[in-house]
Amino acid sequence: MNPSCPINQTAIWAQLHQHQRSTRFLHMRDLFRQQPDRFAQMHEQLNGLLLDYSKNRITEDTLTLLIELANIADVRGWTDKMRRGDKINVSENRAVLHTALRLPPHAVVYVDDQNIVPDIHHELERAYCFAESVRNGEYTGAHGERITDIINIGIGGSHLGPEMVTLALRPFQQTGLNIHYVANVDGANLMQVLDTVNPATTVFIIASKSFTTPETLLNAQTARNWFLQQGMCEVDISRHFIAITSAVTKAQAFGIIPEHIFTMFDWVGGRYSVWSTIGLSVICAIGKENFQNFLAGGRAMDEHFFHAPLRHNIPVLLGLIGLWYHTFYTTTSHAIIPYDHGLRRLAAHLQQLDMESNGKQVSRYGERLDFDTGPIIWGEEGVNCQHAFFQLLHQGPRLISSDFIVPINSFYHISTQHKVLAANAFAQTKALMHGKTLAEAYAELMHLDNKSRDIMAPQKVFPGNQPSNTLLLDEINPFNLGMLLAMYEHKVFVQGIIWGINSFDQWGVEYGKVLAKNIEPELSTNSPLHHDASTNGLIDYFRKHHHDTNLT
Ligand SMILES: O=P(O)(O)OC[C@H]1O[C@](O)(CO)[C@@H](O)[C@@H]1O
Repeated sequence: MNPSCPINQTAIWAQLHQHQRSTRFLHMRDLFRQQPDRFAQMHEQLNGLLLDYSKNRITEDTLTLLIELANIADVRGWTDKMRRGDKINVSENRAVLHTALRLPPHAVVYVDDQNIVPDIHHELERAYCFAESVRNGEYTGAHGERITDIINIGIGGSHLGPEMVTLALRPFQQTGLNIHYVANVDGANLMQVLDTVNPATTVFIIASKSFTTPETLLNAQTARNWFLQQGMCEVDISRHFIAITSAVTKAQAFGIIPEHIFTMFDWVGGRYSVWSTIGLSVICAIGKENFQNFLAGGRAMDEHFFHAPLRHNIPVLLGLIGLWYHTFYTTTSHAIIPYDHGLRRLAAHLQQLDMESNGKQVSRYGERLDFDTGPIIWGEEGVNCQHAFFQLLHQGPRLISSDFIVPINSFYHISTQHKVLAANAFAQTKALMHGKTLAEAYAELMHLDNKSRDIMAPQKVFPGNQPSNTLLLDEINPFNLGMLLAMYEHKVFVQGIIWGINSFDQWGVEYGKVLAKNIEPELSTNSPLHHDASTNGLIDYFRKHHHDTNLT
């Protein structure tokens, strides 16, 4: 698309609106009845991953129109631009090359006339060496003791991806090495972790691409002070503090020695950075070979995304089906429901990935978008969430789409429990799709008198027609997790391209940071306040009721 022809002024856009109006009363129950091979027609498989997208309010015509939309928006062309290193993050004049992080060493990608692949592998090898020496006990603390704890201090992309992957791959984690994550500037987060560790056997990883994020720097400084208060010396800091950043001089100014600074690159966005040295805490947890399998899984999904026809392309299908609801049905949210305890932070990671990328209403050309874009991403692990918010999915008034993620096998050999878990996932998607009609509800209440049935039956009706995708994974292992995460990255990319958004900047977050920086000194003074009445009132109340206490 060029700026003179926004996507919502194309003929295909109007056709999709028309199609939505003419199909919106179709019930999936009937679609399945009319099309017995619907699952066969509407699922895709890649290595150990299966996507069933048949439980959606779509027909083959819907898919044809959506794929035409993807072609008109030039999803293929933009994908090529991304992977070859064009500066598609226009507002920051940056290339977007998380896919390069997953390339083999002999690959070639140029940014500003320089092949970046050797640098990627150089830094990864440094990270592997460091992690290996911690894991095998060669790298000790300043007093010669084996490292038992790694504390990753970082926020946003420097936290969510690594934490989620570490939790998901817990069965692959080295025993005796505990990995902790501290993100919040709420001191409780750091102090509760520090309470559990011994400074002489702890390594702090300060993970910050910019090395300017106040929350991270403040936590790092507090950790440093605590470290010294515990009887460790200034000279010990070099052994216990590591940095991952693209601002090397800032990390050095903090006191981190060059050998302990791992570089990350300007062309990787925070929310796409778990594949880079930002994943150092993950590498420490699961080791080089497993991390390489994770990268290989991401790479396998990249290859599929780059080459599979759009009609059979998993991230493209997910992107288009999501867009069908968010833009043409104007739904506002999408739930992520992994039936896997290890994936309990997946929704949080995808929240940042999706909402920081596509939570925008202005196009990459600066035009106000006249249609609904990025959804609210939320979710919780199954089956716990069945006992929390599923009531609203089943009988609430809103159309809410969701992704169910179900591993076929558990690392833990308790098949009986795993079958209960899987049965719940399949039952929920069936119930959400099929629902229960008034006639079915009446039939179930034959034991009641007529008056009671009239009261009860409507309450037992499930409208159904609630869409879901189901993703089955053979098991949650590094390779499959890599595929899953890369799949979501490309899904978000496809949607952003069609909506005409720059998915790679985050000016909204930057604005909040600036305001916080201005307000923070006002909390410690009695200077006159010049905000709105509410903000003034809140600051004033805080000033009067806050007790100033600091670690000495
Ligand atoms: O790694 P940094 O530079 O500390 O940034 C942390 C996070 O802050 C953001 O800029 C905004 O939340 C994210 O995109 C980023 O992942």
